[in-house]
Amino acid sequence: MHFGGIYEDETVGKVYDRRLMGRFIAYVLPYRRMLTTALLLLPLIAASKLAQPWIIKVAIDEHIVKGRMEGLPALAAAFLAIIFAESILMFAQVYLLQWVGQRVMYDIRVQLFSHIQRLSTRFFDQTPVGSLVSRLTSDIEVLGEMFAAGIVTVVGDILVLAGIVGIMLWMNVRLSLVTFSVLPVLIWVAFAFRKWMRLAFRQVRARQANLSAFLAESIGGMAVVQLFNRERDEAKEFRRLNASYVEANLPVITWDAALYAVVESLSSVAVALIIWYGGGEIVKGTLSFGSLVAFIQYIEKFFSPIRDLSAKYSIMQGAMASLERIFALLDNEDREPAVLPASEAAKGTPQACQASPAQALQSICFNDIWFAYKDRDYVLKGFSLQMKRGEKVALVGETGGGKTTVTRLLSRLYDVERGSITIDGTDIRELPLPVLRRRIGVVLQDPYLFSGTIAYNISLGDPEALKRVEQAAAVVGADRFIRELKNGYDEEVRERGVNFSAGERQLISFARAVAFNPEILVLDEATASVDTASERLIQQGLEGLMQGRTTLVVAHRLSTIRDADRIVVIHHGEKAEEGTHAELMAAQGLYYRLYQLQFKD
Ligand SMILES: Nc1ncnc2c1ncn2[C@@H]1O[C@H](COP(=O)(O)OP(=O)(O)OP(=O)(O)O)[C@@H](O)[C@H]1O
Repeated sequence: MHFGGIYEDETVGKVYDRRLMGRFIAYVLPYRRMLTTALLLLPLIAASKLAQPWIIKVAIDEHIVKGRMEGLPALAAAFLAIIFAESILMFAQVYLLQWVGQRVMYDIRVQLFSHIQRLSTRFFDQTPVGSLVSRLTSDIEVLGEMFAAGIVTVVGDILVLAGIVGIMLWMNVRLSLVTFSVLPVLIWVAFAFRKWMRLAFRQVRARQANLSAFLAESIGGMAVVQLFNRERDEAKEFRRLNASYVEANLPVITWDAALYAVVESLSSVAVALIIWYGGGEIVKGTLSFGSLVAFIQYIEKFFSPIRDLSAKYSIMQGAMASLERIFALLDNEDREPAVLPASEAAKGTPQACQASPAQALQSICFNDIWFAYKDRDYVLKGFSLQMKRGEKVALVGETGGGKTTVTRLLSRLYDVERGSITIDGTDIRELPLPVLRRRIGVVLQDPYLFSGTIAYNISLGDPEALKRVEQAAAVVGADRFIRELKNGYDEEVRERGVNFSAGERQLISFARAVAFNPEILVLDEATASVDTASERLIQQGLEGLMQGRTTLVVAHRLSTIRDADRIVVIHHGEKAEEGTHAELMAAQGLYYRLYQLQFKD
């Protein structure tokens, strides 16, 4: 069983949090005119709701009972007109609110996405992608529900409720009090049921999360599942999770159905009370027939917002929890590294390259750098290296030694903890990130391709790079296989480049680096081996790629190592040996042993 059942628990938040709401309102403010218009419609809608039973009362008492037909058609027409006006007003109000809701959701999504783009590599190391995606999708969707479910119109509901209570009391105090005797039961039922439902709903959310996590893993790893004949076990595990999801849903369905039934019966009880007590009042002559009918209609109008109120309560609670999570992400200050003032950057850093200041101005220099991904767990311990312009330096060493880490520090995916890295004498922390990253081209160990065309994947949509696509492909020799494709540079790349071989993906990523024409190249060679024909292609590609550029390469290929001007052996985060292939072989040290073990064919 590959599934551990880890899920994100749904937080049951407060129904109303002033601090969160205050922040949220800032997003609504730009649309205040639309919102105010919608709110201004509320009293009108409430009035038209309240007027309908009243018109019926007048029709019965003043016309039907008295046998006076004149004026009746006018009343009927007024009744129709009010219903028509109510539906138009309702349409306008729902439309306006949803419109505001959609705009607010759009704005928050945009802000959240650009915030996420500025977060540090360290943040992404620690945060599951799935949870970020759900912040941007389902959490924001819940905010939309707040508008759709008419939370804003609670004000309108309260107006209607208060209006009905007022009119009923005014018509007949005693009959009103008898009718309202069901209210405490109704309110208790509505809120108690919602509470039980909410608890049951948490289970549903948790099991749904389990189900999606399992599906994501299982479908993502389908090739492994099929190759190792694990289909039957996977299906069994899926059936188990699926059944437990259904099982969690049952209490929710039960409570929901029960709530509906109980509210319906209570409203019938109220109607029965009106007929029983009101009937007696009519006989005694203290209540008119029309009032009795109006009472029944009012009580029906009274029940529906109360039934909705408890549902709105749950939606508010969900929305508060979502706001909490969205704002927590927006408040995350784990930003990409900032630009430091020159004085600060240089403070206390030993200048390993200062021995030859003239060279420092033409080189990349790692000065005694220390770095840990976590706490004091140092991956690099006092690593120093100087590279001259145009030089090719190969980093070699056993796996996990810290080679990739050196390249990540140079492009500032992470910042050094102690020591410094300078390019042409300037600490890289003094350079704005876009400036630094324009100078450095990076080829990752596992090339990442996006869905889109090959031309897009090489240029990533950059207009300058787009002009150089074909030339770049030719430099690394990718043009040969691209030209053979049916659509050439317009051939579609599917998600993560699944429709290309590992070698082809490598060549596309080489072309991408060339298209951006960087002066410094950082290359993390893929460890995966490819067949001899592809190997030759990649080797030629690499030569084209490195031509005329200062290159730092984490080398896994013998050919790359041999072509390097200098080889640096990293062992346990420190530079163990340095020199040319011949020198290091002659020394018969670490490199010699590595060569015997790894590189010698
Ligand atoms: N994002 C990360 N978070 C935490 N630890 C990491 C992270 N990346 C790498 N490490 C750890 O840092 C150490 C050095 O990793 P690095 O990738 O630099 O090694 P390497 O020499 O490039 O290995 P390889 O040749 O296998 O690519 C390893 O022990 C690894 O577990």
